[in-house]
Amino acid sequence: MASLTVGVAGGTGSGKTTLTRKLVERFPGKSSVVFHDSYYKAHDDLAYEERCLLNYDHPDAFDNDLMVEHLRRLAAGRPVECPVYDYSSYNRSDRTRRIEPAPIIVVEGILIYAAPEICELLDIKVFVDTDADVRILRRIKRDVVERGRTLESVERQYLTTVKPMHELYVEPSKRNADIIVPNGGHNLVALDMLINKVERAIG
Ligand SMILES: Nc1ncnc2c1ncn2[C@@H]1O[C@H](COP(=O)(O)OP(=O)(O)O)[C@@H](O)[C@H]1O
Ligand SMILES: O=c1ccn([C@@H]2O[C@H](COP(=O)(O)O)[C@@H](O)[C@H]2O)c(=O)[nH]1
Repeated sequence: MASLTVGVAGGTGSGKTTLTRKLVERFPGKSSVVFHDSYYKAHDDLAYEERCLLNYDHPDAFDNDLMVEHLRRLAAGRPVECPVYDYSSYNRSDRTRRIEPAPIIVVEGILIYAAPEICELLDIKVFVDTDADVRILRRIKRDVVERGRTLESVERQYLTTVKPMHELYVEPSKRNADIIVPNGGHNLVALDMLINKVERAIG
């Protein structure tokens, strides 16, 4: 099965997951999503307190070799067992999630365009561009409510790693994108254009 691979990148809290969800909703049964976050390296060797302090916003935090292998396998029409990441313990869990091959594979993550080996597997590269103040407000809410974090830990992590790595790696990787979408999640004009493009591509 030939598949179309769509990248959705952007800073933390930019609206990548929202855009991805709205895109795949339009292609029921024809799409699968691969999250770069699922490929954070495992750190079973470290204590929880040490894992909390790691830099999760540097390109080296990810096991790109495994992700590339999985993307190639999906493109060849074979399913993969993708790792399941657990944000509350800052570690890869021992569970996996089966991802089926599909005509449309959406690949989502903050740093996918900072990795040339991932970029070359993407047919369409979308970057969701949202102001930093809006993104941090969303992240505080999300990390406290959904990822079991304290306000203090979100603030420390944002200032020590998230913000500097965004400026160093995420923002410059935007130049590798084909389409830049302001306010991704709720930008219906951009979403419609993307859906039309995908529809035409998969025929
Ligand atoms: N355009 C938007 N306007 C308002 N809220 C949004 C918008 N896009 C996303 N959100 C909200 O912001 C939060 C983070 O969005 P999400 O799509 O999970 O971002 P990301 O995957 O880039 O971290 C979610 O609660 C989502 O509902
Ligand atoms: O253990 C972890 C692993 C990652 N993070 C943060 O997640 C975001 C990326 O996810 P988004 O959904 O795009 O926000 C990244 O900025 C990491 O800092 C984490 O906090 N803990």
